[in-house]
Amino acid sequence: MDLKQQQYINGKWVDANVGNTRDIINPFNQEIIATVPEGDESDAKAAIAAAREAFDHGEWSTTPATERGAIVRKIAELIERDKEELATLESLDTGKTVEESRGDMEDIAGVFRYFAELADKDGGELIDSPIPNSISKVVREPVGVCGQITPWNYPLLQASWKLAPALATGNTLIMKPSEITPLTTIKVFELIEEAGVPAGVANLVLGAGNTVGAELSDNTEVDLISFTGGIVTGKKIMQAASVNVKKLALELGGKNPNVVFADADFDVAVDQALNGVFFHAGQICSAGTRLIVEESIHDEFVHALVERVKKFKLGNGFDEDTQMGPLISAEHLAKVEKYVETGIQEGATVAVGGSRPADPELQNGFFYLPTIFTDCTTDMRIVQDEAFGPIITVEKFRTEEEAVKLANDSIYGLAGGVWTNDIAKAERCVAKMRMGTVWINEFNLYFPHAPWGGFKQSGIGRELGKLGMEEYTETKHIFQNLKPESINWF
Ligand SMILES: NC(=O)c1ccc[n+]([C@@H]2O[C@H](COP(=O)([O-])OP(=O)(O)OC[C@H]3O[C@@H](n4cnc5c(N)ncnc54)[C@H](O)[C@@H]3O)[C@@H](O)[C@H]2O)c1
Ligand SMILES: C[N+](C)(C)CC=O
Repeated sequence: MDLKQQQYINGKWVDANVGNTRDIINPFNQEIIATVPEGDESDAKAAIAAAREAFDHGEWSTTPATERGAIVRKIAELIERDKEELATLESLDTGKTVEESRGDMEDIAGVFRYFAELADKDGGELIDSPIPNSISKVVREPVGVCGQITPWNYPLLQASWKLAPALATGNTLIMKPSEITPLTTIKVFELIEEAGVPAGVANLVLGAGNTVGAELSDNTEVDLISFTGGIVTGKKIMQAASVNVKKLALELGGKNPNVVFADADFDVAVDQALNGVFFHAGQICSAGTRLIVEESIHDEFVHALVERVKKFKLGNGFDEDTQMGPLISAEHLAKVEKYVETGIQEGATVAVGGSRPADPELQNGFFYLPTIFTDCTTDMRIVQDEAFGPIITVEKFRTEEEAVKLANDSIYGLAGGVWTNDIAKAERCVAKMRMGTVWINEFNLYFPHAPWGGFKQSGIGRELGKLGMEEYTETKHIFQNLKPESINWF
């Protein structure tokens, strides 16, 4: 494999301080695809020191924004140049189809381009000062040293949402990818170096959450922590970050409702209900796993879903006809299985799936059949908990009010969708849905221009869009008195 397979700290490719390594496994067949350093707190501390030095005494934060933008744009170009290699690495590492990975790489290049274009567009703001003979202006400055922690499901996509705005705004950073899917992030650090980002500005530390991640979260030399991952980890990071009142951005899980009214375009709604969940075997934060269907079409809708699901082709992400790959790991497969068991115990009915596949060719991979539960009610754990697997729970509703009530009955508030041809009804529903993203006659669409993030326990702050850029800035008010005079109070 033509990949450094090292950490990148202070402009140098290095092994782990204490020499530990970790094998990276292909979830399709459990083959070892790479062996990378397993850093620990000492590696994280070295990277934090490098980032601190680069921010406090380096030139990156004061480099003209146009120049920083040009370097970020160069990274986008290099990603496009190496798109096929990156897509291959992502599919080997995650098991997702290479077609999905190619799409991810296009999105990722688009993210770097978007933030490159934004880099020099904020010239500050002049305030109409109420004080005579004064100038009042507001400027945005980089926050400082940023710790960035990412999950395994969209390894490079989630990293790009953090790396691009942090670099464009003049911060320095330490990235810690998920320990089980680091390969594309390592590759992008090769491209970051090639693009000319100065030493110490962008650092990569590989290793576990409870060592490297924890150090980034509670080290007082880190000014901001941006985390994407599970709710339990997010709460730990939030606590740790309080040590020096770090700025905090949390992109956490979701249990996302997808509401289908009887007047929706039936075939499109069926098709998109499947897409909304089963891409990447349901390992998507915004997967529409809570399907909420109007009672009058419920049986017909479920029947149509089940017939389509039976024909899904599971397999190697590199085979052209594969539609769904494996889950990420043996541990995750066990978690999904347990979740299905719980659903059965709670009284839900398995309409299709509900087990590992019998296909002998899939036995070395972490596969689980696409599964649909009916007879679901909101009090069930399978309706409330994020399974992060290929599972849909179906609930019924009779009225618009009931649909909205069900949709909002969750601790999460990441995303949700409504399918109807009555646009006034759709607008009424989405106005009441408590989620960071709501789709009307669409599901799971995102692009760099629009902010992404959660209401309720799905997170704090936003990525992407102008807000995603602002997360990496501090706002400063500069007031200048043009005619200073003594006050003579004392
Ligand atoms: N909201 C979003 O945009 C979004 C996007 C992708 C994934 N997710 C969520 O991510 C979750 C799946 O990812 P995961 O299983 O990798 O999540 P996870 O929380 O287990 O791990 C995420 C990252 O946190 C690190 N980590 C673990 N313990 C830590 C600690 N104590 N301190 C600091 N870092 C620690 C891990 O090493 C990993 O890099 C799902 O809940 C999914 O919904 C959310
Ligand atoms: C944010 N998204 C949809 C790209 C990946 C969520 O897991």
